[in-house]
Amino acid sequence: MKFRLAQIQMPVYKEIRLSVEYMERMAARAAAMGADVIALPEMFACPYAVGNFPVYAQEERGPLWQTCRETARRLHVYLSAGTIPERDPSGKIYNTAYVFDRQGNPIGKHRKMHLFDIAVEGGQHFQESATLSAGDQVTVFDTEFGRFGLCICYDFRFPELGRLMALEGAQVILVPAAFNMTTGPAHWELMFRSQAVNNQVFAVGTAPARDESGDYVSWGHSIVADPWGSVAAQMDEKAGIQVTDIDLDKVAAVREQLPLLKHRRTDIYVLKKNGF
Ligand SMILES: NC(=O)CCC(=O)C(=O)O
Repeated sequence: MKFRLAQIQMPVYKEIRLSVEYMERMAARAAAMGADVIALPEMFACPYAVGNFPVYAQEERGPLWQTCRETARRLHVYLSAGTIPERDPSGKIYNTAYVFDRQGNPIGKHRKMHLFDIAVEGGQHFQESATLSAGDQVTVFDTEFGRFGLCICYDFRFPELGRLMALEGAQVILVPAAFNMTTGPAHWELMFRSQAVNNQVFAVGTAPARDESGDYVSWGHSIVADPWGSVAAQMDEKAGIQVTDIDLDKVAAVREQLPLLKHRRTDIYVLKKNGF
């Protein structure tokens, strides 16, 4: 089974309308290039800053959600609509990824589970938990091509989550993301390749384009790592569309030849209370 993926590495504007117009223009271009699945970055219509999340937050089924759903339906594509700051009825705000099918039906929703709270000496500081709440669900969803997993940026650093999605049957893991100029050069490619090779999946990271004038500077480098752990495609830091043809038969082939998932020793992966 094959499909064509288009990743839109896009600028994020202060005005939601400008981000939305850009996204719609690029999505139409990607669809004209034959894309079956279009992926957007984390916070594609909200400059990534803790103070912005409450200001840009919208309820599920709000205007941005509707625009994404309509874009998927109009272009007859699957749309992984990056992430949106989601205000839930209790007033909490989540960093939430939505996926729509070719008819515009919502088929996937993931609330970021691991909040990005880091302080690297001389480098990036960030505290998502200042304004966001954490989700607690592992997310997979089905398409005409097979089962996909979905998580958000920092979530993908946790091997347990990638493994759970693979065990739930994911062959592709979509990761709307926004690494930065400290951790991007150090860990971005390494993380995607290691998750791809350990779980024998296609790992797809889609990031905003770099804007040096922003508070948080995105590393860019939207990437596809294949089940062998090779980089199938990777962008630089500039805005653009990356198109990759994905052959899911490669997942089964690698898993058969190198049966890592079958060879797990789940009988011994338990820490003994007073053990060594
Ligand atoms: N938006 C994020 O979760 C950023 C994650 C990140 O940069 C990392 O190093 O992890």
